[in-house]
Amino acid sequence: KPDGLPPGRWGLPFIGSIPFFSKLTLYEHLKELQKKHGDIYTWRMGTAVIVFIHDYKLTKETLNRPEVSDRPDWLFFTLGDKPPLGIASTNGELWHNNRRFSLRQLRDLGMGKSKLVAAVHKQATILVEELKKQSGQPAHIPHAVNVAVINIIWQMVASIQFEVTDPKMIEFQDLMTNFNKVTDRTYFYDFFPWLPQILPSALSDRLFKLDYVKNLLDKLTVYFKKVIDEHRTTLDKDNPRDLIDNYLIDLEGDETLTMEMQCEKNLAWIILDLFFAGSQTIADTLRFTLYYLANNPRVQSKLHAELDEVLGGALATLEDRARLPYTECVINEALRMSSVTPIGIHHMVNTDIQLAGYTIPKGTIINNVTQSIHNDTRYWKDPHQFLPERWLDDKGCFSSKKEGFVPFGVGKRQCVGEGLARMELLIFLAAVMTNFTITPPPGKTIDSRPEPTSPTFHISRVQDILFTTRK
Ligand code: HEM
Repeated sequence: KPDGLPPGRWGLPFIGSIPFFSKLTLYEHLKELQKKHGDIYTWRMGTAVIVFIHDYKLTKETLNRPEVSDRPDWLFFTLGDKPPLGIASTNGELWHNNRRFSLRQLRDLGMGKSKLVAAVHKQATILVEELKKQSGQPAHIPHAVNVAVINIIWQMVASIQFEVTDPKMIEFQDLMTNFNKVTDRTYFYDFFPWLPQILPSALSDRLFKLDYVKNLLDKLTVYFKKVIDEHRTTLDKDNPRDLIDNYLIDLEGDETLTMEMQCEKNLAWIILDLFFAGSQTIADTLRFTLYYLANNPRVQSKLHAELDEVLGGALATLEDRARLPYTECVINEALRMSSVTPIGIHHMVNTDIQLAGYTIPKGTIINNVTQSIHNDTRYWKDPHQFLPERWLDDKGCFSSKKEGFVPFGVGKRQCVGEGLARMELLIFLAAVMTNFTITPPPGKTIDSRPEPTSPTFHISRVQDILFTTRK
């Protein structure tokens, strides 16, 4: 192990330290390592040298540094497509330009903009109607939740919204779900990049599902290409409708764009990133929130009272936010408790750096352990309790304190969709809770812990829950 690295688990050459037969979850391993080594330590997995950070202040300091803002060239990000395109997997100028473009689109077409608010209202109404169909009967939270959040991205990207039962939506959703199922496999490839070179290719394909991933990626790219082509034929430069129109206009007007930006595939990847990063995250946060509420009738009553008084049965708008402090508290508390990205998203150090008294070499992976920060008793009293009141200040106003709270990350790679996510969470949650009381099915409890099968992304468990229409 290089001398300057923090202490930790190093293991064997090429294999590193992988606890194949351990019963502990990834998080339990990380907590054990924190106990032994403190808030920063090293864990080599395969050939990947990863430095984990548990401390909020150190996370903030680290992720704000430009030398720590790169992504590794991992299959997890690129899905085997070279060169990396889009926002989440690129580095350097291309990342900078794509990120700036998407931030501008989210500002101009996203949060608070009338077309998008209308879309969120429409999807919230459809969601409530779908939930009414299962009112009084224990059932899973319906896939209409995913349709609602996917439709918001479609609206912003291409001015489209699909019906819940539209075969095109079902096909699209299947593609996204299948992707999510195989992404954990990519870690094997990223940790053991030498394995494919020594294994027979048939075995390697089966193990890593490379063909499967490539096939899914091709299907999605073709899907987006069709929508982009349709936009090109109906483009009115003076009246851009959405993100695709704006990109096509930028393409024509700006000769300084890099080669990668000029390629349509880059646009397809930007769209893909927005769907990947901005649909499952919101759908799962909303599911977790409903589970926490089902287990907390006290919180639910307070939420009902506020929504009834302020909205009187209407849909929420962003202007209502200031008058819905308790609803905002519930959302923040759910973001804290669920920590949907429990170890953040991997960063890579792009040059040797000094950090917390250690020398971290170029190529080291950095992960901030969000789940640990969100349960850190230095910042949170009784962190395991769902207590929305902790977000109220002395005057009873909502105060979104930043210390110890990083659901959207911090620094150079901070989530570009926080504003949109918060708007959707507010409107969807208010609409559902205005119309329903939520409880566990009689004699049952709701398990609000994440699925154990997905350690690096918290997914809510599929289980029955009871929605009862409010009078
Ligand atoms: C509850 C919902 C969401 C959560 C918890 C969440 C969380 C995160 C986190 C933790 C990161 C990584 C930060 C880092 O690398 O350090 C991230 C990145 C990102 N998010 Fe979100 N996100 C959410 C919703 C959205 C939405 C709605 C969109 C867009 C429509 C979006 C788009 C992105 C993109 C494009 C990135 C990559 C940024 C980059 O690499 O520069 N996210 N998000």
